[in-house]
Amino acid sequence: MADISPLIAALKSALPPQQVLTDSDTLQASSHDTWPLSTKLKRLGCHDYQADVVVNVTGEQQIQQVLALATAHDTPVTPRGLASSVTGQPLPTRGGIVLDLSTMSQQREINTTNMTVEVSSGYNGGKLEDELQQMGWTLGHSPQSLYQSSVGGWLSTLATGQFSSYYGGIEDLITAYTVILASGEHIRLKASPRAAMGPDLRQLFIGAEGTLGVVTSVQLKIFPLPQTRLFDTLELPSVEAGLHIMREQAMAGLRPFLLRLYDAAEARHAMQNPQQPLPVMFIGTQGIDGVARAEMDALMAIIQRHGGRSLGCEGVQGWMQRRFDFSTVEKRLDTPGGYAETIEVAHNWDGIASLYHALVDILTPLAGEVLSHFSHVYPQGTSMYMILLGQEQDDRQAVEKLRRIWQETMNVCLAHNAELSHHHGGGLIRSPYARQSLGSAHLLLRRVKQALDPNAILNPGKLGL
Ligand SMILES: Cc1cc2nc3c(=O)[nH]c(=O)nc-3n(C[C@H](O)[C@H](O)[C@H](O)COP(=O)(O)OP(=O)(O)OC[C@H]3O[C@@H](n4cnc5c(N)ncnc54)[C@H](O)[C@@H]3O)c2cc1C
Repeated sequence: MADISPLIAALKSALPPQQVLTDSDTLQASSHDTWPLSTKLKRLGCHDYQADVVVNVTGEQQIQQVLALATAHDTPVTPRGLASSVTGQPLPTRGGIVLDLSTMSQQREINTTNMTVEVSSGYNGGKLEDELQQMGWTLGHSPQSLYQSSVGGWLSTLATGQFSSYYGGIEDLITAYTVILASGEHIRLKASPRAAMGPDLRQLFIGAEGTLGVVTSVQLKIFPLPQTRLFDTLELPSVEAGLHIMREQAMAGLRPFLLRLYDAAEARHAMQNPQQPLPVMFIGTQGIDGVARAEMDALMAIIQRHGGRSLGCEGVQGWMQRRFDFSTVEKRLDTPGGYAETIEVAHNWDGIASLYHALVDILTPLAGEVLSHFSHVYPQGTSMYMILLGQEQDDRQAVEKLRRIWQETMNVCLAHNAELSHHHGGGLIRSPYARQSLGSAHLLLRRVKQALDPNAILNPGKLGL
């Protein structure tokens, strides 16, 4: 890459110099997110994708200034929220500028009549949810990383939350947002409450991983806190029985806010009971008291038809308390030679059971433990989330094992015509598979990229771009 110092000098004269960081700790940190493989590489002292400069921006005008300078100096810009990505999405593959959006000034505007809240994109999701709950409202969006991810990150990664069967994914929850293009142009996308003027352009940047523009503010739906929540924990004869239950409750038009099916291996963790012999399902219904009760009764009838047996509320309520906890993975990654990975995919009802068995078969020789759950349900199918835990002799071997796990998983999904990602996105690890995954639609993505970012400065090396 060309000499970066003129760009850094230009950035320092355009912005307060303390917002333009080039110290080695900051640059090394920019080479990592929360991707387990990247965490292992950090332990090995490998910081392969370092920025040349990290810029902490506070507002839209500064973002426009940075983009103008980056274009003039033909330098990549990688937007970064709170770096909770678990696939390497915010890593600057070609160096250049990392645009840190977590330093954006924290604007918040609530409209309880229209039931929306608008915040700056760097707003911490957990902080926002806590503030709303104090006022009797909720976002309904509750990813496991709620307290470590930003609203702009949610939009940019097509995130989804633990209660998606009731509220939907982030694509269902965004009503409007503002984005700045590589050219510096300022665009507002909205539909209030719905609009039919041309294609739904709001979808364009949702899941774009910062490759098409920089999101500066997001308007989200808000919901009154539910009057009643009911829970139960069920033991099931098999994973297949659980999948039938998930499909049949969707067919019946039920909307439990919680529906999580664990295979027996993960049920032992979810129940904190090493002796748990069979798969387990956590269920929850909510809303006006009578509706929540009626839905629970209807759901239980389906479950009983498939041989489900209630274990009481303790299991699911324990999970509700621990649902943001990531320590099993973190501890394993922090052990020399230890490795852990989380991989989420999706498939239709007619393919999900065989995908599950194929993945467990191929991954079992590669990890000490292969844990699986199904936790986002749709009328046409479900997500499948695997947690792999293992131990090698040293971190270098652990990195090799993690690469192998990814490769095998993606190949099995391709062979089964499954979706390669359900919500963690492409990032660095899935970028090589983006063309196969999107098929002919990848051409459309390339055309859009060419139109919106003709110099290809935004987050290069992601989504196969
Ligand atoms: C413990 C744990 C649990 C998780 N659980 C879930 C879960 O339940 N559901 C889920 O969906 N995900 C989950 N994730 C993944 C991650 O939290 C989400 O992808 C989240 O949306 C990322 O937000 P972030 O602010 O950390 O973004 P970052 O990781 O900083 O960035 C992610 C991508 O978005 C781009 N980006 C970020 N902000 C902007 C912006 N303002 N404009 C343009 N591009 C931007 C970046 O360039 C990058 O490509 C989990 C992660 C962890 C570590």
